[in-house]
Amino acid sequence: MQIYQNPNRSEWKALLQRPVMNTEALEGSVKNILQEVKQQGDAAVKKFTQQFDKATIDNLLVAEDEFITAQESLDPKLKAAILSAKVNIETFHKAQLTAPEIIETMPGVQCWRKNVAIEKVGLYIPGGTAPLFSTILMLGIPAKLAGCKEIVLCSPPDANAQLHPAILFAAKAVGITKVFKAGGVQAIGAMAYGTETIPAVSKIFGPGNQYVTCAKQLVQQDGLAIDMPAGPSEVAVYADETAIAAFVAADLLSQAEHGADSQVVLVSCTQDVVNSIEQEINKQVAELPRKDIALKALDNSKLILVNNEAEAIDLLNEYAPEHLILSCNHPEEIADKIINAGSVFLGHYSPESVGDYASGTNHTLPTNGYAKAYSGVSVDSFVKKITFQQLTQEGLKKISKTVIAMAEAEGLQAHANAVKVRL
Ligand SMILES: NC(=O)c1ccc[n+]([C@@H]2O[C@H](COP(=O)([O-])OP(=O)(O)OC[C@H]3O[C@@H](n4cnc5c(N)ncnc54)[C@H](O)[C@@H]3O)[C@@H](O)[C@H]2O)c1
Ligand SMILES: N[C@H](CO)Cc1c[nH]c[nH+]1
Ligand SMILES: [Zn+2]
Repeated sequence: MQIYQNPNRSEWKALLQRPVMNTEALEGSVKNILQEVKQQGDAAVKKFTQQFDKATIDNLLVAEDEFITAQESLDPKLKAAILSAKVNIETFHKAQLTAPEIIETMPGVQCWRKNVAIEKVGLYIPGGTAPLFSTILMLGIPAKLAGCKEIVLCSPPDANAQLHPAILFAAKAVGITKVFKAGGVQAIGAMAYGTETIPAVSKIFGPGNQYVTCAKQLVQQDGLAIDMPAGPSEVAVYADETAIAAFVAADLLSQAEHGADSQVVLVSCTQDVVNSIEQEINKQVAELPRKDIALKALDNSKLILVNNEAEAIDLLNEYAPEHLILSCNHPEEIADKIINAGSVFLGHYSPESVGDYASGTNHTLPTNGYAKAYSGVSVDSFVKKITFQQLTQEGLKKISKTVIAMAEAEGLQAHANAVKVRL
């Protein structure tokens, strides 16, 4: 990891770039796959599954007996952990459900807004280098709470054409029954355009690698809705002299182990803090089973020394990290000044990995600086908010002058007439 000493503000933008692939090359290859899936349906999905996942798939849809085998084979301790995480995630997301409130803007003019579930949604569950069954809880629970009717799930199979039993167990636990063995761009294309087996949906959700994220952004241009660009994981940590080096190093490595193109960033005002965390990273990374991946991610990562806390906050807001950990003695004060981040973890005892699995918040979050404008997944992501209004005859009389004046000034006489004719 490279150390940057008090970089100039003018250098921040370049310094905070993510290690992204060449856009033209990436889009070119993703477009070709999407096009083939659009034209050839299941055959193309199976062909690319063979090419990228080395799996020969007869039936893309997971059969009922596969769910039963998964349920029977999964370690009871893991089943209990999944169910316990599910309770917290449900509790947190349930609180997001709001009842419609009728607002009388003037006497006789009532307006209200109602959440209506998106009928058909598609969930992408990453599985290239690790089967992220936790993502099923993060997407399936809010989808169910919102009331989505058709929930389709796609995840890449292993070379034996199987999905990890925990994926099937978690899918059943949240009530998703249509699970398909398809990953990557071909899965996004299938859910966007529909194939003989995989139904087309109205909105696609879920994180993934750069191919998956690019595919979501491209199908969006074709009219599909997507949750957000949720690409390679990242974390930024702000550490002061109260930070515990071993804790911070473990947090940074927890996101570095996701993928070679992940990025982690440490920001501090103190050289000694940076030095001791760097030493800890070197010690801990050597012990990780995914050491090779983490080391590659560390090559893209930065240790940044800044002049003072205010500058640290500005830099973190410019970075707009997916996750931000405040390892300092007054995290609440700093958290108040954070305007760009996907999810924030306060203090020395809030590791990011609890949010990944079980605290209750959602782990599907914007990456690559998109936290400047996007939120993570929530129940809101799965609904449309439809507005309604009802006026009495008196109410229409009261509002008529305003509407007629405005309509006529815009030169739209028929708009004015629609009010006048009722008076
Ligand atoms: N932002 C978030 O909320 C969030 C949450 C969880 C995970 N993630 C990220 O999700 C990603 C998961 O990545 P992954 O690779 O393990 O799984 P993945 O499921 O996203 O991608 C695997 C698929 O990528 C496709 N692929 C691989 N190489 C390709 C190529 N050369 N051309 C076209 N397609 C290709 C294959 O079809 C494969 O099935 C990680 O980057 C992780 O950090 C992000
Ligand atoms: N950290 C990921 C989001 O960037 C989510 C995840 C799933 N499993 C472990 N971690
Ligand atoms: Zn994670």
